[in-house]
Amino acid sequence: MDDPNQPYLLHKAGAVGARAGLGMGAAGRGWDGTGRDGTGRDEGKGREGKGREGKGREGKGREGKGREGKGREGKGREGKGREGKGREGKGREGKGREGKGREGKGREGKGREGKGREGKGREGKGREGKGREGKGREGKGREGKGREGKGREGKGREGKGREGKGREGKGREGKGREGKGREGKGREGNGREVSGKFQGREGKGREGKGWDGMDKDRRRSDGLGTGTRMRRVCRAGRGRPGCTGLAVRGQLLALSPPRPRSCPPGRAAPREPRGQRSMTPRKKLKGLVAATITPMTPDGKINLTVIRQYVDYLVNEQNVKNVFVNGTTGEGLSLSIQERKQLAEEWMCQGKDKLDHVIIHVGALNLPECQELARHAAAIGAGGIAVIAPFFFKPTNKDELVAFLQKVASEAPEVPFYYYHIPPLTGVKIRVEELLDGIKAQIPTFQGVKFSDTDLLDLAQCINKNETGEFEFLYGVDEQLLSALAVGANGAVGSTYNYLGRQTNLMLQAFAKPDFALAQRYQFLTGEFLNFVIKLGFGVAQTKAVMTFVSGIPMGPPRLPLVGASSEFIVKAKAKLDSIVWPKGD
Ligand SMILES: CC(=O)N[C@H](C=O)[C@@H](O)[C@H](O)[C@H](O)CO
Ligand SMILES: CC(=O)C(=O)O
Repeated sequence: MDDPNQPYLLHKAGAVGARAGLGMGAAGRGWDGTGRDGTGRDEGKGREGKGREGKGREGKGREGKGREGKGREGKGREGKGREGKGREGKGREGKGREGKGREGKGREGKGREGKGREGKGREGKGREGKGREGKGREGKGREGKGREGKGREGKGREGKGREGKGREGKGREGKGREGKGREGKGREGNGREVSGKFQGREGKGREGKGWDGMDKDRRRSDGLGTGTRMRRVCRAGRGRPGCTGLAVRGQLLALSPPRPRSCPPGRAAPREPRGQRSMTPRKKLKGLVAATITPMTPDGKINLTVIRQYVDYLVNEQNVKNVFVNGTTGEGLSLSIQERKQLAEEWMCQGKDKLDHVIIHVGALNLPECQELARHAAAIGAGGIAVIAPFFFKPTNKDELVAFLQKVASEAPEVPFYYYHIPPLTGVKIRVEELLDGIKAQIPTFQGVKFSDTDLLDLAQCINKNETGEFEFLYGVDEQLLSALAVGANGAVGSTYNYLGRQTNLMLQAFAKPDFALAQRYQFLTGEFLNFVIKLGFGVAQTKAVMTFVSGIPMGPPRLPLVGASSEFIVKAKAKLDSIVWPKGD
């Protein structure tokens, strides 16, 4: 085999508030909040509270929460969650009155990685605090918190961390006793006066409220009645547009970029109840998956504000309903962990009810970051995760690679796992056909491969081995997708489906019919465009430019070391695309 530490030549260029709160209102509320007398969005509600699907003071529900507590999958004062429960206990993702954690814990209990009253978590802790995924008596958060502790990105007195929450409040990105975070919620929940179909969803607390808490008008329009208009208190970071700064005792704890107000991160795509989850996505993944571009502002920050529009564009204009986030095209390896999480959350949120599958790429050069991203993807309900081979120190054989992948996959034990094979960029040329042998025994969540290599012999042998069809092979070299379909690829993940999704879908249809002549016609024409731009120098920077002129959505510049496409490239690429005459029917 080739020395995997040798650079691999690419066949083309471009390889590739204040006081811990943000204001509050007497009748404030948070995104997914719940109210004292509220009711659930869909299925239920509790006596004094509710959540999306119910729960109450003493009740519980899948994502509900109660008067004084809540969790992703249930909670209540004395209630319990899906897998947990109780006042002093709690479940995997639920939590009780005085505590909770991702994987459970109680007042004095503990969770998988966190715990207890005086305990602490894996990566943090407070007085009574908790750890990264644990929590404490009166607070907690995903990344730390505690009564007087604090987390990585925020917290309050009784507050909590980024995604956690406390006894009397909480929020995704921190909050305090009576305040709350960006998307958090209040002491007594919210939605008190709410009723009707959507209440609860954007509810908020009596004394707290969320980032997204709405102003009067909006509240009214949502049928939520009026209430005290929430103030956005933004002591820390005042002046920033959309500031969600959070400060405790004058210390700036968290700032996150502006975000469309309708889309609190991380709350968008709840997972199915445990019993209904399976190792495979709900809908089989087939067809096209757009490898998403990461929109950036002119000054080089990620631009979350256009993702809603981006989702609508893919679904409505390109007929593409699956996305692969933070991959090559998304400049995933050029983003910070924090940015990657924010993007993943935004895609989950904006894609809710619109996209079929959101796969998050969680690969990185080091295992702890991959694992952190895998846990995060699981926590936000990703439909799948994918991992590239580490490419600085490289695995030199199949066993080393599988060992690495296994350590990542096991952090998201219920999320379908894809190996992202892209030897032109990683230099890891271990054949996939070899990797498959015995992989399911080591990685029970193994679901398939995103195969971005031109070695169709390897792909064909993979498909040949996949007799039962248990795995999916998604091809990633767009210009030769038809050849991959011929050897049995199940679908495709690629950058060009952002702007040539419609035409490529027509190619898939023609192939299925079968009308091979028509399928070839489409491949030749998409290939004609790619062949043209590849000669000019084509990579992610140029993809951003093409997507911008085709969709009208500003994708912004790439991040260094990539540099933006030249205006000459843009003019020529546009002229070429405009000159293509697609077969009738398009
Ligand atoms: C190296 C790279 O970015 N590959 C992408 C996906 O893997 C492809 O979608 C290409 O962008 C596409 O095939 C155009 O060359
Ligand atoms: C093309 C692709 O799949 C990626 O951008 O990761």
